[in-house]
Amino acid sequence: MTKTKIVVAGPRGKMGSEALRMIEKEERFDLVACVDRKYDGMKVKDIPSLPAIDAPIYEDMEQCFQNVSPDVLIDLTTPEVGYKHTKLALQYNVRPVVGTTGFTNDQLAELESIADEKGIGVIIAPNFAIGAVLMMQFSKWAAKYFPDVEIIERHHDQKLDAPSGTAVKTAQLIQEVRTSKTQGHPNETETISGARGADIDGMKIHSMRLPGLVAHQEVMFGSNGETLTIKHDSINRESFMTGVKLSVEKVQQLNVLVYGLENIME
Ligand SMILES: NC(=O)C1=CN([C@@H]2O[C@H](COP(=O)(O)OP(=O)(O)OC[C@H]3O[C@@H](n4cnc5c(N)ncnc54)[C@H](OP(=O)(O)O)[C@@H]3O)[C@@H](O)[C@H]2O)C=CC1
Ligand SMILES: O=C(O)C1=N[C@H](C(=O)O)C[C@H](O)C1
Repeated sequence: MTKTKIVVAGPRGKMGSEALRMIEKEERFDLVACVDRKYDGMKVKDIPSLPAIDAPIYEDMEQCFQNVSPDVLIDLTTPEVGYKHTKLALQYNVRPVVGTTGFTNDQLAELESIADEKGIGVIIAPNFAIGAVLMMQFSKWAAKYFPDVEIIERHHDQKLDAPSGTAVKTAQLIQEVRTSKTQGHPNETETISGARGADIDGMKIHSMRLPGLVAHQEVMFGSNGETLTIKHDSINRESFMTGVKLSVEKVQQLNVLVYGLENIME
């Protein structure tokens, strides 16, 4: 069996360390190196709390790619770093699977055009949990009938980006079917700035950050005399690993950028 050679960027992170545990268990995957911002030259197994894998750690991604020639990069870092890593991977013909959120629309468009030009697959998935993808799809369906919608996302308090990538993606999917409208009273005012949340095409997004939370989202629709709430909770980070696994497999068959797990789920 030919194993897929994988590099993980962000191995000490909450998601990166979960991805290492997943790769360790998968016979068809091989962790060939990690890219971190410290511990250059050390091995994964030497870092406390990481699995006992013999893969080297690099601080320089180019050096890493030159030495280990991976098939796939899994990036789970920060928005700025993840964007640079994805571009570099494409330059080296390494297929990126990106869970990192917070890329701008311009960055996504640029990555899409590089992927097209090079004919290399990229998967950028704001949420790898199957239930979250279904929650977004059900929300898109509901928005056809209920154009008044508010998105409430709740995350742990170490999260850097707000709103979450999932909330943004949900609003974008809803926008594809919803009749554009401004919600609430036409004369409503905020007596405290931000009270009504962020705005995408008249839809409101509310971001909560609290210790104890993992990743949760409610999409609430309102109409005459009824409301509909579609809700998803990730209660641990293993919930994201089914989607990471699927993406690693599918990205090797793609020659374009795919944004969202729904596009590769059968
Ligand atoms: N798509 C999905 O399903 C999911 C996506 N995410 C996204 O994944 C990303 C990571 O989340 P999470 O694991 O919670 O965050 P963490 O902060 O726990 O992990 C990020 C890791 O990236 C490391 N890092 C920072 N800069 C670099 C660099 N230059 N090179 C290599 N590593 C670097 C950090 O190191 P240090 O600790 O030293 O700062 C840290 O270990 C976020 O964007 C988040 O939104 C999260 C969950 C699910
Ligand atoms: O940072 C997180 O934790 C998560 N980030 C992703 C997002 O921004 O939507 C996915 C999930 O919500 C967890």
